[in-house]
This record gives sequence, C-alpha cells and structure tokens, in this order.
Amino acid sequence: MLHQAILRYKHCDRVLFACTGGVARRCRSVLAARVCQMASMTMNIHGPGADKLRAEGCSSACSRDTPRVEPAELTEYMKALPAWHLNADKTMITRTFTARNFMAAIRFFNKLAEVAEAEGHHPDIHLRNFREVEINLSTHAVGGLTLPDFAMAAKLDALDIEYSPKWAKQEAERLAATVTGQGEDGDGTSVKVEASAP
Ligand SMILES: C[C@H](O)[C@H](O)[C@H]1CNC2=NC(N)=NC(=O)C2=N1
Repeated sequence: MLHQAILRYKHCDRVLFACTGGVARRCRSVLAARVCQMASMTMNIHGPGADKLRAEGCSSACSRDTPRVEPAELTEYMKALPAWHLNADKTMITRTFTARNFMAAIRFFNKLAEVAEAEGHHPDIHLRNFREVEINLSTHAVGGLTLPDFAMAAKLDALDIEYSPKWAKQEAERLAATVTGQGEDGDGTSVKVEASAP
C-alpha cells in the first residue's frame, strides 16, 4: 500500500511538476506530506534494560525451585517491557495486539513457537476475531513470575510483527504518552511500523 502510494506520488509529482503556479506547488506539498505520513512511525516497545533481559534465558528447566521475581525486580522488568501488562495478583504478564490479518497472526505464532521451543519456556497464546493476539507469560512450575517469563517477553518483543496499521498508530500514540524517556542504560531502540492506509 505504501509502495503504491509512493508510485502514485511520483506519477502525480511528474504531472504536477509540468504545471506551474501556486496551486501545483500546494498540491505537491500535500502529496508529499501524505506519503511521509504513511511512511512509518515509531512504536517504542523496548524500555530501559530490554537488551539485558533479552540476553537472559531459561538456564535450566523451570521447576518449583525456580525463584520468583522480587517486587523491586518486577518494577524494573516491567519498565523494560512497556507493551506488557501485569495482572492484578502479579502472577502473569500479558501482551495484546491486533495483527494485519489472520495469516500475519499465524506467522507471528510460528515465530513465537520457534523462540519458545528453543528456550524451553512457553507462553499461553490466544487468537480471537481472526487477528486479535493475546500472549500470557507465567511460570507454571511455580504458579507465578520468574526471570524466564521476562526474558521470553523481551525476546518476543524483538520479533518482526505485521500489525494492523490502525492499531499500530493507536499503540504508538499510547506508548509515546506513557514512556517517560529512556534511562541511561535504555537501549532506546524502537520498532519501525509501516503504517499504510487502513
Ligand atoms: C521440563 C520443561 O523445561 C518444563 O516443563 C518447562 C516447559 N515450559 C514451561 N513454560 C512455562 N511458561 N512454565 C513452565 O513452568 C515451563 N516448564
């Protein structure tokens, strides 16, 4: 869609370029703004310390002896994962998003499955209304949250996701409003989202 918009812009630009006068110039600037607006936006889902979390993993199989995260760690880890939400009793973290379409959601699930199987730590995954994705992470062996849950969340946040452009625009605005800037160790990385006309 974006590619078509750029082609349209180039075609119109050539036509408009041949015209002279203020009207042509105004039309060209409107067209350029439209293409820029459709180009991309930044959705900052990697909070401070996300890289460090992503490098963690399930050093060994999760068991009932796997330590639960402490309250201070919980606060730190959630700052690294602004796209995730902590449930009321602090035993699970959840991320939801709307995929571009059904196959985009399935492609994401397949990428998630590779990561989860490689790490030996498995989220609960749900797909509703053909493209609404929900991922839940908790360590079943302890019935609560351990470091592998946060490591897995950070790894999943690094996967390339084909979002619904409309949803991505809303989420980018939400995150921009909630993220209070990166700490000194913030990796500050962000996700470029191609947003084309819905
Ligand atoms: C033996 C194997 O590592 C364990 O059964 C793993 C598998 N994946 C897991 N995934 C999650 N989310 N919690 C667990 O307790 C868990 N245990």
